[in-house]
Amino acid sequence: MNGWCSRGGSGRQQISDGESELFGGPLRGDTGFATHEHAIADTSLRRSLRELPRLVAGATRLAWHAERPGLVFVVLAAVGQCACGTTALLALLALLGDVLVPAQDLRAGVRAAIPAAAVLAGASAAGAVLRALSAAVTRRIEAKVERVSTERYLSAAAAVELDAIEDPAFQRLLQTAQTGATASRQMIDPSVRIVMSLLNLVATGVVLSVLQPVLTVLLVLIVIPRAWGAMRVAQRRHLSVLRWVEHLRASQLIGRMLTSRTAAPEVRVHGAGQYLLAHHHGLAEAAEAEQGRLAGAQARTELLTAAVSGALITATYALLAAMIFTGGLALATAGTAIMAIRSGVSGLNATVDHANRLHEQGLYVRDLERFAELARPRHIPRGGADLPESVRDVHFDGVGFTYPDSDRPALENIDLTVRTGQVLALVGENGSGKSTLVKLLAGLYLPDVGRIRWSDVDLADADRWQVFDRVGVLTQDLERWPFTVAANIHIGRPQGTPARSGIEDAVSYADASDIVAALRNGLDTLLARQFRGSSELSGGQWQKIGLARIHYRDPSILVVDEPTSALDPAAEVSIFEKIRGLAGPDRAVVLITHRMAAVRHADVICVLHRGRIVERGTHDELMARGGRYAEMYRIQADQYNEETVVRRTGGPTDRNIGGKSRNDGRHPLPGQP
Ligand SMILES: Nc1ncnc2c1ncn2[C@@H]1O[C@H](COP(=O)(O)OP(=O)(O)OP(=O)(O)O)[C@@H](O)[C@H]1O
Repeated sequence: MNGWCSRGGSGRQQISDGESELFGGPLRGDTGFATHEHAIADTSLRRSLRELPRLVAGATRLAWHAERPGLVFVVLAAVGQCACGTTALLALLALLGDVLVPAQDLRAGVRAAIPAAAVLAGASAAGAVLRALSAAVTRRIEAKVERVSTERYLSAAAAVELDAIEDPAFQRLLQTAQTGATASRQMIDPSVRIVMSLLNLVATGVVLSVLQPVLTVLLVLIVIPRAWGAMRVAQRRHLSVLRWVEHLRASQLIGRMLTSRTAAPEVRVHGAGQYLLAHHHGLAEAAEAEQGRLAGAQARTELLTAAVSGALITATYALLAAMIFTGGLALATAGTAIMAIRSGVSGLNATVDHANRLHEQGLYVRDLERFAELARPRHIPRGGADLPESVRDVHFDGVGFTYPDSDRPALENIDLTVRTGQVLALVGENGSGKSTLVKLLAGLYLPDVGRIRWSDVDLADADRWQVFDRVGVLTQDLERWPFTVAANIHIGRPQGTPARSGIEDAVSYADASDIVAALRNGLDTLLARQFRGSSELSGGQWQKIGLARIHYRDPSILVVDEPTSALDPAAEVSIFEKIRGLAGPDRAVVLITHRMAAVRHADVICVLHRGRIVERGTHDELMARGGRYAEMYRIQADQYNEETVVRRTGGPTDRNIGGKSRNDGRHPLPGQP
């Protein structure tokens, strides 16, 4: 169970038996953290320092966009704190100078030091107040930055073309950029602190160089090993996470399967629980070992850097003592220098930590920026030609379409008219192009070849948002919004306030009144399992809610794609009747279904095969032709034919020849009265 083997020549990555057995090797994530492997691995002290101004400038831009007055206040507060720190240091120098005068009466010295002490106390208090105010304003800026970034991300995601959402590369970027919104918030605090620490450092350096220039050099020397140590630890942590992130993902995936609702029956009945737990245990043990290794390495680095820094601090204090004894430095100056060195060291250490944080968050923010940049040209354009008030027909003229990642057209040479008042049925084998055709009809894709006209307006020139406005879609995998029943129906036409009577009418139209009445809060019942007090509907009940939603939407073109897959036979017959009834003077219905009985009454039936319309006509016309449609119809009808069952189970029959039924009318076909 716990065997390990190396992958790659240098033994860089180890995989457990669990990973080999369950995933065929380590899981390879290509989103988020994993994509930053090289950037993070390159976290060197020099590079981080070079990157710092760009990152701080980025955070400043975000803050400027979200909360200008707040940003101005924080900058002024940072300058104020720096002034307070410098004033306090100079006041300390004056105070020590007053108190530590050789051969002076101590009481006289203390009295003389009172003004300096007052300035020291005042400057320290003012610095503390500014620090607290700045922290409060920073929190406010952070919240706004996160909101602005999240909205920017979500609005860009909601406005791109469907083909962008379906594009795997764009989808990965979409997921990665999601982290950027939170990361942009987390860039603000370290940036503010870095600016403050640097200002303080400069002021401290200036004071020290005035007191004794060599002390400034020593301050820098003390800090360098610590800064290097902090960077080294952070870099190791990053690399370890990178190396183990897939491994971690594997154990999380197993954990999710153990608690998943859909996997629960098999986990129990097949005894898969113990098997998965054993693999999870192996992965967890490996992760523990890695954490132990990391902690050891971190302790060693910290010990080494503390020893070097400690030695340098000791040397500095020894130098100060020597200078005091040789009369090269006054006692008061030495005391002030010690304070300045202490605050300088802690300031620089903090700067290194903040720079690390900033560097990491900056990578995710860069993803968000890249996403916004790539999403812009893929936005569905706003504006364009207006559609006529009333559209009677939509024409496909020689339309062809190929998916971006495919080399075979999904649709070729489609000539078709969708008319209001009619039910148009699309039938054909899996992958024949039915769903693609209705996506083009709905304006979700534009044709590569030919054109689609809404009355006389070419879809390519039309305001696509007006096209969306005229279309309604009812599919088998309709969206189950995790909202109330009423919201699930209102979302069909979300413009304006929810009309209760309209929602009730829609529920009654869809024969869903009994379903809603049985729920604990009727229309206000929450349908989101993850929240307390919610209820759950069956697949068929959801389909009825979907029908209510589409009735409430009241579209000009209604696309219905396998709407009854989860319904019982009685409900299916009833819903198909309702769908047929939806076609009216101002509405066309386009029906996609593999249930041939439901297709019989369509006004026009188009048979698709490999992206082309190969037959069209009414049911009777197509049956008379004896082509592809007639064959599909008969194959399905045979399933209801008793004699066929007998023949398949070995019983004698002369009713079926060559797999086709000669139905003599005694056995009604599906959908026949
Ligand atoms: N998003 C996509 N990207 C690339 N190819 C796609 C995409 N969606 C569908 N296709 C391909 O386009 C062709 C037509 O698919 P489409 O979904 O329109 O068929 P369909 O007739 O609706 O099938 P089904 O009856 O199974 O729903 C198929 O070859 C399919 O693999």
